[in-house]
Amino acid sequence: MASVRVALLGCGVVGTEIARLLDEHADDLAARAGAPLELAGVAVRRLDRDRTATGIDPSLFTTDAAGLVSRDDVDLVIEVIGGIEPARTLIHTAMERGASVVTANKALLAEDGVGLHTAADKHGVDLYYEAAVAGAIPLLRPLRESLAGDRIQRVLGIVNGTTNYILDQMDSVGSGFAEALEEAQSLGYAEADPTADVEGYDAAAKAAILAGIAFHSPVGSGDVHREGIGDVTAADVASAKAMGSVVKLLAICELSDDATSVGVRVHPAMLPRTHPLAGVHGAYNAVFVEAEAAGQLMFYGPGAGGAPTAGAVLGDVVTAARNRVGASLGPRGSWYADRRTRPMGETVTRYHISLDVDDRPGVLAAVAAVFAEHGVSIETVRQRVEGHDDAELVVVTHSATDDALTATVDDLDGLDTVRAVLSVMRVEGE
Ligand SMILES: NC(=O)c1ccc[n+]([C@@H]2O[C@H](COP(=O)([O-])OP(=O)(O)OC[C@H]3O[C@@H](n4cnc5c(N)ncnc54)[C@H](O)[C@@H]3O)[C@@H](O)[C@H]2O)c1
Ligand SMILES: N[C@@H](CCO)C(=O)O
Ligand code: NA
Repeated sequence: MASVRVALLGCGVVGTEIARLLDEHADDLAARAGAPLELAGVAVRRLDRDRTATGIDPSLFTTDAAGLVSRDDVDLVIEVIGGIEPARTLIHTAMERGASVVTANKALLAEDGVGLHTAADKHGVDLYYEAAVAGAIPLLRPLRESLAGDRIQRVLGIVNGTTNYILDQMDSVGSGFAEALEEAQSLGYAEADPTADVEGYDAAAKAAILAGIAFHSPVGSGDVHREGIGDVTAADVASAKAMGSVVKLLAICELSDDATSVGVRVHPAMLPRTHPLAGVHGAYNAVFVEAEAAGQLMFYGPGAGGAPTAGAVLGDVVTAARNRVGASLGPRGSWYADRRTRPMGETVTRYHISLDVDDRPGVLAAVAAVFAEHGVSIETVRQRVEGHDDAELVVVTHSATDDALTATVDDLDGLDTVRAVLSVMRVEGE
């Protein structure tokens, strides 16, 4: 059987591991794909770096990525450069030339998943991106294929390793934010620009991809309500601990009860320590899926890092190569349901609110009145006396719309007896 010729775009954390595994497992990969996978070229940004350690034949390196994807002898392109451009143009060129594409690029898929799938359909090639969401965890294929007969109702996940690592270090060893971020970077989990991780952009891109697949509707990064972990304080983590919870950055994709709209959001939230996602430590990822027939499913594993991510990329490479050998194609993009994404204000959620208040008669009644005014029901109130006339009030609410909760917090902030709103965080997982 003629070999499947592979072009690798990008030779960074993930690309280096892909090249290594392609070489190390060549015989097994050939047997599984039905043809040898042969590296046709590796696009890099600079040729003057010493890459002997990669073991890649030096004659394969080129700085001309556009030229590489335009070559007639390339059957399959692996894109691990990241970012929108030039990745998007390179992928389109590859498809126009008839090459199948495997990418780990969530930013691009979340920006233009529909456009990329449309191009793949038009040119009769495959487009796979399992590594783009939750790294090594098999997730997109199960959602797209194994659950194709079910109705997914909710996806709740920890999909960013860097922020989970940081929050876990803050919770377990009391690390400072900067120190934990540096560790995550040195371990190869963080994006080139860690703001993408810390501010939730990376998780939002993954949430958009997940929601699109789960609900068969076009969802882009711009449809995702996004809050990062930049404002999570040691006091928030301690407050969560005091009520038997832990702070996690969650990606939540929900179908409305009438199945006409989807809500997609990424924000820090308090989760009870008894929840399975609370036990996800370090840079690990986990995704909870609730489906009508299947019930609850949980996918768990390494969500970042060179080798795990490369493993997921190669799974797609073998599948795409096998399809080529068998002259078939994998599943296409599916957006037929075309559901609207609803604004965050309509989301029904719960809040944990911590207030610094005067400790004198009538304060609790005034605070409770603000909740009542907005129709927000209180589940628990805890009070800790701080000084002779100073107390911390911690209120956990029942479910209410995010709009009502936001308005409640605004009004609490305006009360004379409230000295400061110390922390506001959503509560999930009960
Ligand atoms: N690192 C992870 O854990 C991980 C996990 C899942 C997905 N991803 C995704 O994989 C992709 C790659 O991530 P990474 O961690 O390997 O990043 P990286 O920064 O280590 O590697 C990217 C490489 O691409 C090169 N590059 C940039 N522009 C180029 C161009 N025009 N031509 C040729 N090379 C070019 C850079 O020099 C760099 O070496 C990204 O889309 C990322 O989001 C990474
Ligand atoms: N920066 C990402 C890599 C995986 O997409 C993370 O920390 O999870
Ligand atoms: Na994955």
